[in-house]
Amino acid sequence: MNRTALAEQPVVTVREVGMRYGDVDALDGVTLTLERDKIYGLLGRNGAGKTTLMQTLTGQALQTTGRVEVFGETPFENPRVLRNLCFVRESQSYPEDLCVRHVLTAARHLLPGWDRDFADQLLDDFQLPLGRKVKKLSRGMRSALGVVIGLASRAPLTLFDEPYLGLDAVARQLFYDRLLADYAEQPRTVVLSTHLIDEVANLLEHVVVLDRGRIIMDDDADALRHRAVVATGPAAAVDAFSAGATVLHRESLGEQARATVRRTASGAEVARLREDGVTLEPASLQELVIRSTTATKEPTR
Ligand SMILES: Nc1ncnc2c1ncn2[C@@H]1O[C@H](COP(=O)(O)OP(=O)(O)OP(=O)(O)O)[C@@H](O)[C@H]1O
Repeated sequence: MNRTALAEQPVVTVREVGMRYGDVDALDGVTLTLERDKIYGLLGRNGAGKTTLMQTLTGQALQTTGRVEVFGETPFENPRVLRNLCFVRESQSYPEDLCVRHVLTAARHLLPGWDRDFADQLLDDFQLPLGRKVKKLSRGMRSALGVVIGLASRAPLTLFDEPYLGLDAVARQLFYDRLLADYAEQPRTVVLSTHLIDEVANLLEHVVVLDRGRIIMDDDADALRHRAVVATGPAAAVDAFSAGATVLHRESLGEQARATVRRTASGAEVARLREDGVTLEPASLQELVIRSTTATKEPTR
């Protein structure tokens, strides 16, 4: 295959992947493609299968059924694939007796795309003490170390599994800002798994939502921004607007109702609804994801 054809290949191809732990289907028939140079959001409730999916992509677990290809090859025990990806996890454990400087030196040797200047700048941004041992770092500092490694790796496939949980709001914003600025200059494929959907919504180009091991959403973020509306007003008018459409959520207080509905409205319809006292606003990504994953039965496992 020539270089151009290779560049057009998806970075990740997942076909009918299942992962069974005992009687739990952590992944169930997952089929997914991740393209080159895009920022993906991998979203879903606790236990939905996000970490398991990322483990299969990064060779940390071998799926029970189906096929996973990363850069056109199976990632499991495959150094050619593994050296081109960086997986940063919240529960990441670095050797406790190493200091930050040594962890970064190890990362530099393992990751061929490592950018030393960028790493130095990030260390400064996150105020990480180079000489401090990992065991003496605060929770937030450990998170920051993971974030620095993930960003400075410049790996063609970089996955962040909630590594910023320990970061305060200011540091998280710093992470988002640095990621976006660096991505603009050095595009790569980034997967962000997070429950802080509102915070990352503007960063994401594509959204994948898992629910009990299955993909229930796999769409461009722009398309999702127009997928559903929240209608608020007199219950009868809200229900008339919702009739025939999928209602993801409805709540009422006396005569008033608020419904998240999977439909759009024309300008004329919006004006007519307004006369009836109904206001429409686009459903946020967070609202859409929450309502879509709770519209079905509560998980039992
Ligand atoms: N090693 C394991 N052994 C047994 N069950 C597991 C194992 N790893 C994951 N599971 C189960 O698989 C399901 C998916 O877990 P996973 O960690 O992938 O979810 P998640 O979406 O990352 O959740 P969270 O948002 O809480 O981190 C859960 O029911 C979990 O208990």
